[in-house]
Amino acid sequence: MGELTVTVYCGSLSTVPQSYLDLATDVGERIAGRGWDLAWGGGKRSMMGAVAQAVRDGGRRTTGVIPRSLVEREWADSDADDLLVVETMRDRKALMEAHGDAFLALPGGIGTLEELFEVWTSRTLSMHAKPVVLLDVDGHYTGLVRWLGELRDRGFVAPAAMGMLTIIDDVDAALDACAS
Ligand SMILES: CC(C)=CCNc1ncnc2c1ncn2[C@@H]1O[C@H](COP(=O)(O)O)[C@@H](O)[C@H]1O
Repeated sequence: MGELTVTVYCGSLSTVPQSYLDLATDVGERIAGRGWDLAWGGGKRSMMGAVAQAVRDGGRRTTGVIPRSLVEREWADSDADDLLVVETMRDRKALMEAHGDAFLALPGGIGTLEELFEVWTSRTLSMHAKPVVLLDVDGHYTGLVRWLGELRDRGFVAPAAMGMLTIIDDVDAALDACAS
């Protein structure tokens, strides 16, 4: 397996349970352990900070992309190897997409969902061919995944589109999917 940059989307709020911070650290350690690099939203708070810190502690590179307006609110991570400060949210998403060879969503909230859906829908429209992986631990996404299945059964989501989102509950298997 060669070197990869994984773009990670995950929760940014300080209110998430500790076990999710630990999960983010675990993911970061394993990304670095594979000799891979990280692109992320550039924040130091919560899971976002935890995953980036773990990748750096493992000796690999972190590239953060953050809009100027969120530099304070999300505690822009001055330890990032590259901190790209952009003007708009759309610039942020575009750069996070451009920097990643694969996209991995950990448990998160509405921002995570927004970013996941953008990279997934753009994959279904053949705008890129990179893996899109959802790490669904602890049943975080059970309701969403069930509903998406219903939408597929009712003809609103193409089976092929469902096939372009890899849903996995194990960290190492999720990283394997990022490399495939
Ligand atoms: C104007 C525009 C295109 C908005 C689209 N909306 C978004 N696009 C990209 N990242 C987002 C958006 N909304 C929230 N986020 C980011 O997603 C991250 C995770 O948020 P959350 O904790 O899952 O909640 C946070 O860094 C948050 O700033």
